[in-house]
Amino acid sequence: MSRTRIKICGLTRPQDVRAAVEHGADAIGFVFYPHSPRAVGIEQAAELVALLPPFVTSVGLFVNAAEAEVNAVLQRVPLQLLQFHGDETDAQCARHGRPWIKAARMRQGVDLVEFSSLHPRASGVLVDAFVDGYGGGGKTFDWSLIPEGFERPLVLSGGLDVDNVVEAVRRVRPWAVDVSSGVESAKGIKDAVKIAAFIAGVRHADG
Ligand SMILES: O=C(O)c1ccccc1N[C@@H]1O[C@H](COP(=O)(O)O)[C@@H](O)[C@H]1O
Repeated sequence: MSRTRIKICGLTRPQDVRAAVEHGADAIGFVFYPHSPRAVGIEQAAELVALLPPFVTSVGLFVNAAEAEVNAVLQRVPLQLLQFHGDETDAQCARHGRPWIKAARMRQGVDLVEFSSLHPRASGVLVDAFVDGYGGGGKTFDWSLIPEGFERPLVLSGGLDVDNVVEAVRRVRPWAVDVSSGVESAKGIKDAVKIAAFIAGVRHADG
């Protein structure tokens, strides 16, 4: 079994980027959603992405952004992967010429296989809890809503933290996990000790 990839999302400060990289994160997420307390500006994001060494993926998170808005970010910030966390269609996600993952907001009644069929060109499907404000809510959802043997690369998110990530990885066996709130001391402010413990938890679950 391959090791579970780890994305840390919603970074706003250089020291948090350095801590995530040092402790072994595979991907770092930057939020370009103006309503998020973790939102970064274009110049700020460019400076943070410049801190990433090779083989740590820069991810840009968008929620129902206009095409021109995403393109303006991409002109200045070398993002390697896009994360669409709103109600974007497959065609809207595809228009930027970058690989992307598409978030499904999980609650009773959501059929992940059907959702996945609507997003055939996404590199993977991210599952998050349904919350007001689209995401970053620190809320878990019922993992049994994820069908057994789901065939796309699955990114598990939603309320993960050091206390539940071992069980989450063992039960769901996702391709990757994504965390924001669970490794923070305040919204947008990451805690290096929590990042280290979270990553150690994933590695422990990987065995
Ligand atoms: O982080 C945000 O502020 C955010 C805003 C809007 C949409 C998504 C957002 N973050 C993503 O939400 C999930 C779950 O985060 P959490 O760990 O429960 O806080 C995760 O994929 C973040 O990338």
